[in-house]
Amino acid sequence: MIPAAFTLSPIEVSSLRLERGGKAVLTGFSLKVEPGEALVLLGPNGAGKTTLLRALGGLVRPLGGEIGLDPQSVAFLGHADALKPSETVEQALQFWAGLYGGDANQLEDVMVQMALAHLARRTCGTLSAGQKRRTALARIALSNRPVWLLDEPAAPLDARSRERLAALVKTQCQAGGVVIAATHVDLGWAGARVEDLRTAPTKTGAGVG
Ligand SMILES: Nc1ncnc2c1ncn2[C@@H]1O[C@H](COP(=O)(O)OP(=O)(O)OP(=O)(O)O)[C@@H](O)[C@H]1O
Repeated sequence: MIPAAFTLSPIEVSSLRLERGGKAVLTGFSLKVEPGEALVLLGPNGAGKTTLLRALGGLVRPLGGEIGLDPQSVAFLGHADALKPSETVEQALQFWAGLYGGDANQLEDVMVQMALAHLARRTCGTLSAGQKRRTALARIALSNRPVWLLDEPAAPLDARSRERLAALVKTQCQAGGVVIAATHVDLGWAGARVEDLRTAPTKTGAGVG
């Protein structure tokens, strides 16, 4: 299923300064992401990947610089899957589809794409880590938002599930959307651009460790 084409301007980040706990995480950091691009943020623990993603999503306030991205156009997936343990997979996704304006057909398509149909009546609290992640990713796919910000989206996923995620990302990019992911693992996203925060010329490196 290819979503309706998005109308998205390039995402432009310039001279960004981000701090956590009073310490600089990124300084003078700039980035441009074109519609249709997938961008993978690499870097060791503490490099600032999560902080950068959260700033892009409007969840962390920069201490300097500009982020040219409307938070309303963003679907954000953090480390946590944000699922209610007592809700079934179907109930959770019906809620999100309703919130984001998705219809029953889209819900069914996304459940098939993420291999969730057989889990529809299972409560989220009983799912394995990979099954929870697939459900959380289905929420993102239902968002109909042009920009996906994904923090470690594939950590608990097996090889087949990573292929399913890669297919979702490809569809999102083909529709003119953008996907930005922070990761430690090889996501296997053909054509994705890589930004290594260890080697970014303006990275402070102060927080790594
Ligand atoms: N709430 C906080 N208070 C103080 N320091 C913080 C806070 N959150 C993050 N940091 C620090 O900011 C730096 C960047 O953290 P961040 O979570 O962005 O790194 P990361 O690259 O995503 O790391 P990981 O790969 O471990 O998830 C780290 O040194 C971290 O300890």
